[in-house]
Amino acid sequence: MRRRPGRQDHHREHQRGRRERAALPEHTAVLTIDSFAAGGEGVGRVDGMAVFVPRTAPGDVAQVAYTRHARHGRGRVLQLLERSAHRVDARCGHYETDRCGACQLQHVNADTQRQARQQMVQETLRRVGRREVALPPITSDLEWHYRGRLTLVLLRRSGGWIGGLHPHDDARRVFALQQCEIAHPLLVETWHALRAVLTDRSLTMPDADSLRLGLRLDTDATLVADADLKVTVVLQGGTQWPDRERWSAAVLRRVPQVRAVWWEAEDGTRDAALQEGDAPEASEALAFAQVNARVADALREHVYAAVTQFAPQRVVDGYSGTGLLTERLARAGREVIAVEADAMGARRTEERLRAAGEAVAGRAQVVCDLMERAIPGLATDVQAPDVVVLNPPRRGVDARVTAWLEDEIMRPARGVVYVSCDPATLARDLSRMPSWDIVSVHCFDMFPQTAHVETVCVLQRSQGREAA
Ligand SMILES: C[S@@+](CC[C@H](N)C(=O)[O-])C[C@H]1O[C@@H](n2cnc3c(N)ncnc32)[C@H](O)[C@@H]1O
Repeated sequence: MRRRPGRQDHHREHQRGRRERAALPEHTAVLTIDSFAAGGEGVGRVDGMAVFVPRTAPGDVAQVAYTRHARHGRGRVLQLLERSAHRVDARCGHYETDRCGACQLQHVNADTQRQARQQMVQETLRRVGRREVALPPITSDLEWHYRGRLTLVLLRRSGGWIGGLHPHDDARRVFALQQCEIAHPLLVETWHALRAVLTDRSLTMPDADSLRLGLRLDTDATLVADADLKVTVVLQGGTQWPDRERWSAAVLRRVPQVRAVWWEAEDGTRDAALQEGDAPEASEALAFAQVNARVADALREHVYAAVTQFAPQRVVDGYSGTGLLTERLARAGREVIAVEADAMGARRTEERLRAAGEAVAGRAQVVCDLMERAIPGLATDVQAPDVVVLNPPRRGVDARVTAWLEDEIMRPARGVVYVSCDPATLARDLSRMPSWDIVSVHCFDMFPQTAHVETVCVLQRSQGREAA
């Protein structure tokens, strides 16, 4: 039987790619940067070939070392000869000094960043999705300290553990994190306090050389200054951790804002190492949550309005997370099927429906499965959903989901609301949905300082198809 590729395989694959790239000869050229690529790199041209250069901006003139690949080049700045008018000094020391991979656009001003993110969506939809769209202004909020979640890599070293993030150009290296200007300050403060526990040699960690340390604010907290904000710690990795109770007790004792410590072992089992009485339920602490609570509020309003504009009786809420939209639609009298692969998310949805009362719960059904596997139960010859919401992770939706939306059985469906955090997979999925027309596309600035953007694309059944 074939083994499914795991994290280690991806890591090896990545390293092989790096070695191959490292083996390619470097050329030098003076480049004028004229645009941003989808990953946030500046793009210049050598003999017509696009060369992608991280940490540059349109208007920069730079001497660049680059390697040639099949149809493009990859470069690095040797010397900046002329500075783009869009440039600003990066606010975080790690951006320049450690080439931190978490942000890609700190070196350009906020307006340019917002425009760049919008253009990435527009350009990707044109090139990959073959769709022309006009975009209204992006919905924005805080530029800094907006993240309610911070995940660090921990590496075992002879003197203990170091924790931090990867440089953008070296996935093997981790630099020690001192500050993070996009994370909520309480998360960074928590990290500093946790370091003291990590250096305590009397407390052992899970049996792995590398772990992930997730810090997250209470799920539903908004990011207004709030003295009562609490943090949940989620340690991931390893197969055994005999010291977990002692370690967690030390964390709860020494870091007052931490309310719970969870351990997710390599096999996916999740175990409450220790938590205080009022800590969030497992389902709340561990299920998906948007990183930017304030923009997420605006996004949710937009999605709700987009769904209800079709006046649906039946809605499939695909990739439903903890079921916020499902609950709201059921409260408004719609019949909803929520489909969520993660058991914690599905459990949280059921809890919220139960709490909303019998009438609301009676209108909603929760399916804990992959969307692509749940399809046969979502529409029949006599009953199809009026609207389908798709809110998948970065990899987009499985081809079976777009095929289903094209299928005859789904002909009665009037609308699709696709919420995407990756324009490339959104565009690919739209290219597989020729019988759906775009009604609107709206961008939400969920991840300032980065090249990432959240997009809501509303689709209706194509007029041409109706007539056919
Ligand atoms: C971007 S989140 C969206 C969650 C929710 N709709 C929200 O707005 O908060 C994507 C969700 O899809 C779930 N998921 C990932 N792959 C899935 C699949 N193939 N089928 C169903 N759910 C999936 C994840 O567990 C996660 O909760």
